[in-house]
Amino acid sequence: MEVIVPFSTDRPKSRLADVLSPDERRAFARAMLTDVLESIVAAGGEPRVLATDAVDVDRPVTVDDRPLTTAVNAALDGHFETAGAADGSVEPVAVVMADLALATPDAVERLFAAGRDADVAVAPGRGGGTNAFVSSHADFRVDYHGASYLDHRDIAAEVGAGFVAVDSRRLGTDVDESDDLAEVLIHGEGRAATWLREAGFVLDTSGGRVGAVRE
Ligand SMILES: Nc1nc2c(ncn2[C@@H]2O[C@H](COP(=O)(O)OP(=O)(O)OP(=O)(O)O)[C@@H](O)[C@H]2O)c(=O)[nH]1
Ligand SMILES: C[C@H](OP(=O)(O)O)C(=O)O
Repeated sequence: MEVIVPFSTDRPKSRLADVLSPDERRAFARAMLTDVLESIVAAGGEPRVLATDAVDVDRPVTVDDRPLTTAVNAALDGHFETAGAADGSVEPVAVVMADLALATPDAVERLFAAGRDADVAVAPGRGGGTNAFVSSHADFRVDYHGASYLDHRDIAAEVGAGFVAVDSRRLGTDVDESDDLAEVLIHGEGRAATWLREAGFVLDTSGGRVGAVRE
């Protein structure tokens, strides 16, 4: 399955500015991207990075500096122009965000499997975002930001696409804010978790909710 992985190269992870410098945010975002690409490949997907600028990865990259929604919809246009098979079936396509540091091959496989059962299968993020989806409906397009999970459910209904939510803690955890770093330290199995530890982050269990602090 083709899997589009949007990646912002210019000012990634600005909401982590309170704990990471710009260079560190770039390095951490890159580590998460590598983890996500590896999980997709291990799950049998064929990832293609959709980046705002050139990025050095060993997978195909499309550079599109337009806003996220515009760039992803252009990629969906391109996919569905060529996705039809002779028997009338349509090849599905997935979009998986590059900041899903807890993604594992199993979690991505479950997303792919849900996409075989419904026209559109969405893994929501906490707070109502859209962390990953699979679509085999040629008319489904995205509208990111805000509670985009709800918007995407409505868009699927408008175009007559069957919809299913994918209930996944691993795909539901996008790393946006400093509190999210604790999740990576606890559950992360890849480069992003290693990067955080090497940068001096440890769990902070002194308060009410476990957090991440830099030693
Ligand atoms: N191609 C592309 N990817 C984007 C763009 N903005 C964000 N992304 C990617 O989309 C995913 C979700 O991004 P967000 O968490 O909304 O934004 P972010 O830039 O990573 O972080 P913030 O600056 O803190 O909002 C991540 O994989 C980003 O790298 C964009 O304009 N174009
Ligand atoms: C891309 C966007 O991410 P968020 O801004 O919620 O992190 C969304 O999921 O709609």
